[in-house]
Amino acid sequence: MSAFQQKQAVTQTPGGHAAPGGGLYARDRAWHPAALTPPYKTSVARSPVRAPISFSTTLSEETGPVFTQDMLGPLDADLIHNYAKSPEGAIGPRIVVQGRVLDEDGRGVPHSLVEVWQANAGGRYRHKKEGYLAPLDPDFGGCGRCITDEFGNYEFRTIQPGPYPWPNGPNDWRPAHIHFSVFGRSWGQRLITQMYFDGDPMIWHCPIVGTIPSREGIESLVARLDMEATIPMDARVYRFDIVLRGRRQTLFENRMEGL
Ligand SMILES: O=C(O)c1ccc(O)c(O)c1
Repeated sequence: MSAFQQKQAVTQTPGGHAAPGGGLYARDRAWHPAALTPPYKTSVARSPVRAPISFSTTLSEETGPVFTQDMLGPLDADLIHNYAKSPEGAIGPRIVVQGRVLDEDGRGVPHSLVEVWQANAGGRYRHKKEGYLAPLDPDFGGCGRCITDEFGNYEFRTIQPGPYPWPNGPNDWRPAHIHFSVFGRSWGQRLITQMYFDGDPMIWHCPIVGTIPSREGIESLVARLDMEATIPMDARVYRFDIVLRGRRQTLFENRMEGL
């Protein structure tokens, strides 16, 4: 068996059952992207060479840090202003992203830390390894965070990021997206994912999106424009609900963390 075939064999183990004894639900590997997806080039080196080991959860996976609103700075959930020197803030289409963090049974998860990071309106990240020629915005850092309220609601304000090219195939582009890390109630519930924008044609050309096995799975990562919540003359609102584990779990990003 070649090293490639070996990887394919070990990363396609089935899952999806409730943990024995009522712990966390295992991820359904037919719903989530596989770890090894060669059209997404970096997944080849990242995917494991040995089969994952399954074990029952213990207190250290079923509990986690407790977050409270007073841990946040006043501008943490405002990416338009949290890095800006100018009073107007970052350049780009102003948006609010709001939604709920839900557990495996559809209940809101309170006090969950939601961290986000994204490119600027031109599609450029503030990162030392960033190579795209689009300019940095001196007023945009690209990171923010908030904590869900008692019903599991979260909200942050930002600018809509731009799409950008990346060195995968000869002409691959990422659709506009925002990265999310959601802690949930415990370490074992933590979810890393990406949110896309309703109506973006680039979604259907992206090799990372292409690793998602079903159209339904892809659509679960697309935020819906909510014109009723939109703030006139200010910002459009996008809604994105996130489910931590269970049957309708939001897709885990195709990375090692996704196993
Ligand atoms: O894993 C990567 O190679 C990769 C590249 C570009 C992205 O936008 C990203 O989210 C991941």
